[in-house]
Amino acid sequence: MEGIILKALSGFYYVDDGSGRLTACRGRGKFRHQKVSPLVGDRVEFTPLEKDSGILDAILPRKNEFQRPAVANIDQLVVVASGAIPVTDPFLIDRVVSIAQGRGCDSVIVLNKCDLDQADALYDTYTRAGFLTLRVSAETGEGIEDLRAAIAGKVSAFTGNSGVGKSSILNALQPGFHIQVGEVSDKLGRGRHTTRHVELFRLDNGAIVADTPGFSSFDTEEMELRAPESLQYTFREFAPYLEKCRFTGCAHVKEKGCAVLAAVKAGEIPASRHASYVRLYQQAKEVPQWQRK
Ligand SMILES: Nc1nc2c(ncn2[C@@H]2O[C@H](COP(=O)(O)OP(=O)(O)OP(=O)(O)O)[C@@H](O)[C@H]2O)c(=O)[nH]1
Ligand SMILES: [Zn+2]
Repeated sequence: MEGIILKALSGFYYVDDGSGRLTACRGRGKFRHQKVSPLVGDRVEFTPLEKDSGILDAILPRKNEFQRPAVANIDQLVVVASGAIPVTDPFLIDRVVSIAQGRGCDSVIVLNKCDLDQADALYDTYTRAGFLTLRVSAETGEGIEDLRAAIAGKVSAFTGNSGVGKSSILNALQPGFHIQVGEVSDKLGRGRHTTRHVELFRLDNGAIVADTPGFSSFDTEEMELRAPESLQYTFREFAPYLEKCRFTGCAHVKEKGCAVLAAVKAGEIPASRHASYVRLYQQAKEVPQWQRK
């Protein structure tokens, strides 16, 4: 049978085959020998045994994988931000979106607390950059239907700065969600956002969501070890301009004849997005060659 690993706990992998029942599987010895560890999010083949137990037979090829949090096959990152307190720094959004893009994972921008503040600047930036950008309020329910539609049938990882309303949104999407999440942390005997632990939850509309930690721990160290030249491809709205710079190998930072800079000047690329790119580029440049991936 085929299914998806929703959680891993004490040597068992809990596999969802779409029937609404979880099968607690042990991995085959060959995984250990081949040094592959099944990840939450893995699509797997398994053999059911008695009483909701089973054995993992194979891990199907991964679309992508993250180390922190340890999760595979994420279709899209749902970046929760806010124009009300705590106001989200666009650099933090751009950094995590760039990481996701580098792994072949789309991003949706969700501006929460729109009952308090419409977050006009963030809305303008991310719609212009071509992201699906939704204004929502976990408090009033505004926009929650649109978000539900945006995650239907996909595996989405939620992230955002602390206090922005991630838990509140998940609860608005599915009342009772926090109870599930709370139970998990009780069992593990540690706080929700302090570990690499991640679990997927299937909502009633078939959406699968990961309640992942905040921005700070989203594979950011690894990100800083990437080659600076690869960064340009992780800013989606740069794409139409990349081949049009005067010099090949243009860094798009302050070069003469740079088509990206011209597009920023013309208002075609949002200025704050380009500023984030330059900051990430300079960080990446500081890493010595031998340390890079
Ligand atoms: N006015 C208003 N308040 C909200 C909204 N969403 C969340 N809040 C409040 O913001 C605070 C933080 O919400 P949480 O859902 O705990 O935020 P979180 O992102 O899960 O926070 P961490 O667990 O620290 O990562 C709570 O007091 C919520 O009641 C909203 O749409 N409007
Ligand atoms: Zn350029």
